[in-house]
Parts: sequence; C-alpha cells; structure tokens
Amino acid sequence: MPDVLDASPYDALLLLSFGGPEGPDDVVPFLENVTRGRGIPKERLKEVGRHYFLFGGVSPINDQNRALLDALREDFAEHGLDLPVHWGNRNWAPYLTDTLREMVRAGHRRILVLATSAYASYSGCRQYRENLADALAALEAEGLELPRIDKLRHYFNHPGFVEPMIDGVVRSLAELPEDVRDGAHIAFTTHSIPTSAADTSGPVEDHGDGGAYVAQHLEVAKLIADAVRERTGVDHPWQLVYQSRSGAPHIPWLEPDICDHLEERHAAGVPAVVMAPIGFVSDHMEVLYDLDTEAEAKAAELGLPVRRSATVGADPRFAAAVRELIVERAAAERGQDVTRCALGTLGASHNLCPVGCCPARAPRPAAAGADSPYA
Ligand SMILES: CC1=C(CCC(=O)O)c2cc3nc(cc4[nH]c(cc5[nH]c(cc1n2)c(C)c5CCC(=O)O)c(CCC(=O)O)c4C)C(CCC(=O)O)=C3C
Ligand SMILES: [Fe+2]
Repeated sequence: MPDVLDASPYDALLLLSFGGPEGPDDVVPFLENVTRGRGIPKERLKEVGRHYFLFGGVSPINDQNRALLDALREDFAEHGLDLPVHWGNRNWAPYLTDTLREMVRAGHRRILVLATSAYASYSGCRQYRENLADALAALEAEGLELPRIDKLRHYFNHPGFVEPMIDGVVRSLAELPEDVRDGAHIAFTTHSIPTSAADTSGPVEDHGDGGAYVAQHLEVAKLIADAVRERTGVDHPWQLVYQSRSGAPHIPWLEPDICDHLEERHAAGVPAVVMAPIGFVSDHMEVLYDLDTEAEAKAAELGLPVRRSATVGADPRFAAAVRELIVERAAAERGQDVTRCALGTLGASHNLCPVGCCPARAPRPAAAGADSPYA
C-alpha cells in the first residue's frame, strides 16, 4: 500500500473547464453561452458554428475531460490520495453552478479547483474565477452555506505538463519524411488574444510586452525545443505563433497566425514544419479545426509537409502532476514549507492571483484570488 497523501484542508477537487457541444442541437446555444456580452462579430460566430457542424456538432473537449477525470481518479487511488473529483464547465453541461451545488450538498467545504488552462490570462484564469464568483452568488441566493474555494497555480512549466509535449514533438518529427526531417522547423502555437489582454495577463510589474501570457508560452516553447535538441541531436529552429483569432479586425491580437507563418516559412525555403499546440491542454475544436483542418489544408496547398504534435490530454504524467500540485498546495495551506516544482527560469507561479492580475475590461467579482469578495 502506498503512503496516504494529505490533501487537508481540502475535501474535494473541481475540474473546471470550458465545455463544448455534444451534438448539432447544442452548437448554437453553446455559442450563445460563450459569446454572451463579449462583442464577437456575427460573421465570426457563423464561421465557428460551421467548424463544429463539420464534426457532427461535437466538440472533443468533453470526452477529453472525461478521460482526464478517469486518469486523475486512477492516479489518486494508486497513490493514496483520498480526494473526490468533480467536473463543471463555464459554457455547457455539466454547468459549474450545478456541480458546485451538488458538491456543497454532499458536504464539501474546502474545494480546490483545477482549470483546464495552463497559462495566465483573462480567458484562462480570471474569467474562470469570475465564473466561480457567479456560481457562489447563485448558491448564496439559494440559501446554501458557501464553501471556500482555491485555484491551483498555473502549471505551464510543471514537468508533468511539458514532458508529454516533448515526446509529442519528437514523435511528430519522426513521422516526417526522412529527407525533410532534420530541416524541419517547430511552430509552437497557442490561442491568440488581444494584445491588450496579453500585456495585462498576470501581475503587470513582472513582464514586458505580451505579459505573462507570452512569456510563459515562450518559456514552454524553449523548454521543449531544448529537450528535443537533446533527444534528436538536431537543432530545429522554432517560433511562437498564434491561432483562432476572433474579435473585430481593427483590434490588435497576437500575431503571426499559424497559416501566415506556414506560408512565410515555405517561402523562406523551410522543408517541413511541426505544429505543436502548447496553448491547449487537450484536443479542443481549435486543434481539430484550426490546425488539423485549416492549417493542414494550407500546408497541402503549399506542398509543405507538416505534422501536428499531441496535446497533453489525459497523459498519466499530467495526472501525476495534478496530484503533486494538490499535495503541494495543501501543505502550503497548512503552513508547511514546500518545494514547488517548476522547469526553466520563470519559477513556480503564484498560488493566489494578486489584486489586479489579468483584469477584465469591466471589473466583476472574481473568487479564488486576493481580490475575492468571498472567504
Ligand atoms: C486564451 C484562450 C483559451 C485557452 C484557455 C482556456 O482553455 O480557457 C481559450 C479556450 C477555448 N475557447 C473555446 C471556444 C471559443 N472561444 C471563443 C472566443 C475567444 N476565446 C479567447 C481566448 C481563449 N479561448 C478569446 C480572447 C475569445 C474572444 C472572445 C472573448 O473574449 O471571450 C469562442 C467564440 C467564437 C470565436 O470567436 O472563436 C469560442 C467558440 C474553447 C472550446 C473549444 C472546443 O469546443 O473544443 C476553448 C477550450
Ligand atoms: Fe490570474
């Protein structure tokens, strides 16, 4: 029997994710949930709806989260971590508020949240914290006693997140035709966000232009590229690029776009590209459509050999990383000294988002941070 791990004071883990449609009838109401009050052009919404319909109206994200739940439960059982795991989403069933209500009714009082976003930014951090505040407000209005909620730190530089992606890039390089393999470039790709949101992602004083969002992605890209060089003996040039831009055209978003990048690399004589979607914890629609469909078509048109490397998904090393993050945070909450594991030079991210971290355009209550109105 393994030693019993101590998760106290926490009594449950909540996997908090984006949610996605599970059939054609879900697509429009899902997109209405996502875009409520966010000012996304109608044309863009029609286009994104088309992406979902191409795949039968089913986003891969829910099955990915079900697989992650299984992997977490299996890992916790194997390692003596007795912590129930629940799942709730921002935009689709199971909805966060419903899950939180069930958790409170089941007697959970100290809940730790794992968000399926590894990096700092409004979309990947504070927006989830706003969702938690909204859910708490709803439960309060129902007369329920509110639990205390904390959120796990950003895990972009945890080895259990980075190592599966190193394997993925090495595998994708090996799949390229031999005559273009050694000359291949790596395009590390992530969700584009408005440059204004990037600049204010994370504590403002800590980063330059592009904020924590760009700095953290550059760190992961470098960690992977260095490890790939060590594993293959080949120095593959790389760049951080972006995908899935939305919003109005006159608002600047992070660039270059992956498709423009493929064009530019091809024109520069680069013989092949591996696209590594480091910004996505698992296979989202952005991976299936924007990379596997759209960028692949662009590459085919150019005659440029490309491979898309695997996302982390339910890799057992990621499940183990989540267990380590929980044990680490629980010990810190109990006032113990802990080693906080992180690769590279940025160090382990903050446990508690500081005041003003990744601000929204219009300030709204956000839970699980230093500026939370809840205990
Ligand atoms: C940084 C980031 C992440 C990563 C962090 C995280 O994981 O949270 C992420 C994840 C996701 N984004 C997703 C889907 C969508 N995102 C949209 C819109 C937007 N995303 C943004 C940013 C991000 N998004 C932004 C700045 C917008 C503009 C509007 C706004 O400011 O809110 C829209 C509206 C249409 C469009 O404009 O594309 C959709 C449908 C799905 C589900 C995919 C699936 O079904 O598999 C997932 C996991
Ligand atoms: Fe934050």
